[in-house]
Amino acid sequence: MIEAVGLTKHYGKTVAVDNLSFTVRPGQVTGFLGPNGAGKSTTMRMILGLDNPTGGQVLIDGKRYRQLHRPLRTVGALLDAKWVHPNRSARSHLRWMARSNGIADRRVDEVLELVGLTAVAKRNAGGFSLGMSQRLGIAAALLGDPSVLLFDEPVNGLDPEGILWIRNFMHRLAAEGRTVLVSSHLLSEMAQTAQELVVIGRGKLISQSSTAEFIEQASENTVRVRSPQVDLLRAALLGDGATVTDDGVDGALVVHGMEPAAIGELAAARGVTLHELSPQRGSLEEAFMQLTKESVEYHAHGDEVPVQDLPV
Ligand SMILES: Nc1ncnc2c1ncn2[C@@H]1O[C@H](COP(=O)(O)OP(=O)(O)OP(=O)(O)O)[C@@H](O)[C@H]1O
Repeated sequence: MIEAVGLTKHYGKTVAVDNLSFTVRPGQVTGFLGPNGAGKSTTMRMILGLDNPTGGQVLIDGKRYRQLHRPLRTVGALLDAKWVHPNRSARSHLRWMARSNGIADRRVDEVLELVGLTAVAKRNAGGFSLGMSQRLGIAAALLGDPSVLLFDEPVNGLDPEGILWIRNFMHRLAAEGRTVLVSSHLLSEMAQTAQELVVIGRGKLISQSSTAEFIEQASENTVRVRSPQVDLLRAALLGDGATVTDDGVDGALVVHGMEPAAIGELAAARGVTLHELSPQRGSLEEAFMQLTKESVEYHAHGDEVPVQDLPV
């Protein structure tokens, strides 16, 4: 379990993390979601004791990282997969890590097997593909068989097969009862990976909820309707209190604030023919844009981050 309470980090005048409180529970994958520059990496570094908070604290199983007796046995992390000695083999890289942490060599072979790198264990890690480097980084994180795992943007740059492998592996780690926190700015990816979401923008907590709740609360469900008597239909909908906008594609209307059944009944009562009546379920992308709007607007006007760098 990870508990952040009032966690704050200033770099000079930059407030990277701002009074952030959240809880990451065992047994499920928790996504740590936010636009670029939202403060995800800074938060992860503070969880791991690599950066000192300006205020507040973050505890792992009730203790600060530095109070942990054998940190690698409690928490494992993948921050930067390319952090290996290029001329070391995968096995010797892991043995070096294991030995400096009082972990037996036999565990190295176990973790290589777990991540599917046994066949290439003797090859130089410097020549590994990104996908293989990520697996090696995960093997290193698992060396101490920790109950808490942190992954910072683990699927960045991976091909679909690599993404699927990481996603399934995370589910497996969570199913074993571990606490798994994975950061991403990829919303669609998190929708498929995480059961719980901690969403941040500008270093502040925007929401913590289940992924399903997040989508439900944040995105507005609308209904797309097409009719050969579009003006009649529009007038009827407006008269009944709905908000109506034009889809702009094929003369369809987008109706906000009215259920599909009510629209169908209203159309029937007014003798309006419908050619389409389709509910539009909000996507995670929309939900995310909706909830991080404030931080996106800030960046757009404040010129801190070019708009094209923001997630779409
Ligand atoms: N060492 C540092 N010195 C100064 N500013 C920093 C430092 N590290 C991070 N920042 C700033 O803190 C803010 C949060 O950065 P952070 O890297 O934590 O965000 P992030 O959500 O991980 O973004 P990304 O997905 O782009 O990595 C940014 O404005 C960043 O420029």
